[in-house]
Amino acid sequence: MNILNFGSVNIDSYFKVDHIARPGETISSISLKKKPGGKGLNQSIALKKVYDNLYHAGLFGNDGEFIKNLFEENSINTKFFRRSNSDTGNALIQVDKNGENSIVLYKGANFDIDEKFVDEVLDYFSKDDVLVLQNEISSLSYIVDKAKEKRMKIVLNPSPINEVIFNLDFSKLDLLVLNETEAKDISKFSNNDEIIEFFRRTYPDLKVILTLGANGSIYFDKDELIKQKAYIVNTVDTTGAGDTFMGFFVGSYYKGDDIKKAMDLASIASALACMKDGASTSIPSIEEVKKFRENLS
Ligand SMILES: Nc1ncnc2c1ncn2[C@@H]1O[C@H](COP(=O)(O)OP(=O)(O)OP(=O)(O)O)[C@@H](O)[C@H]1O
Repeated sequence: MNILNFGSVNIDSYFKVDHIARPGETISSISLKKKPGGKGLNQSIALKKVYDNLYHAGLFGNDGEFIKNLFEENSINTKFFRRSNSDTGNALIQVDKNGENSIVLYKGANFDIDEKFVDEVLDYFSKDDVLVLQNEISSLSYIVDKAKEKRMKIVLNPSPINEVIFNLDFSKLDLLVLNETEAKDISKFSNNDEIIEFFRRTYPDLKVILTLGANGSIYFDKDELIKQKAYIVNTVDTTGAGDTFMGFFVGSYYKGDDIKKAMDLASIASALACMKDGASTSIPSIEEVKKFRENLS
């Protein structure tokens, strides 16, 4: 069985500044760090820590060759990771001395994904392969429809929330992984019990994971409800916690681990990701996760 992550990649440029530039103002940056990013990329890096047969499909531009190299260094299959004519998706991030940030996002090559490319990619995969998606690429609903026709299992992290998500048919999904804000936006309820009730009533065949930051996470479907605590650690930067959780849970669950084990693994991995700066660079190895677990018992 293969996992295909059809997702975004970005070049994240972090400008460390005294204060965030005001309209008309030119300021100097204290430092500049360029890091590979994008939810698609982060989740592929996390997935690969637990699942072997992983393909990342998507598009990058002339400036993104190093991202392809990163996937290859991580033994992620890049058969469907191609160069397009646009620049790679870019995020220009100013971080001030208080840790506040402001971000300008250029979607770039992530939004060159068209139906022809989707057809070519999905033709390669078959029934029972797992498709992982976030909402940072074009043609999302076409991908969902086509994958469902092929009877692939579809997992969605509906981030960021926008009209594409509101118009998507969730009954075509096998698993939805979302945070509290996303769950509130989709269900229009603010209380977790009402949110759970909403999903159970509206999509009876859907499995859902609701992540609650430092309050842990909840798995539910129409019959079952499992609560998972978050592991308390010295938090440095929570960026990428959600992507790490998603990658570890999905990899572990579709490999055959039971839901409790997959949630525990994902919870440890995402806690460890909070202990380091950055997103893709803070994702722990499976050995680090196992060592943390052993030290608990
Ligand atoms: N401060 C924390 N300490 C320990 N674990 C955490 C912390 N924050 C998040 N986690 C773990 O990561 C999981 C996902 O976090 P969260 O619900 O904040 O997702 P998110 O909003 O998608 O994250 P992100 O910050 O990456 O956007 C949580 O369910 C929890 O297991």
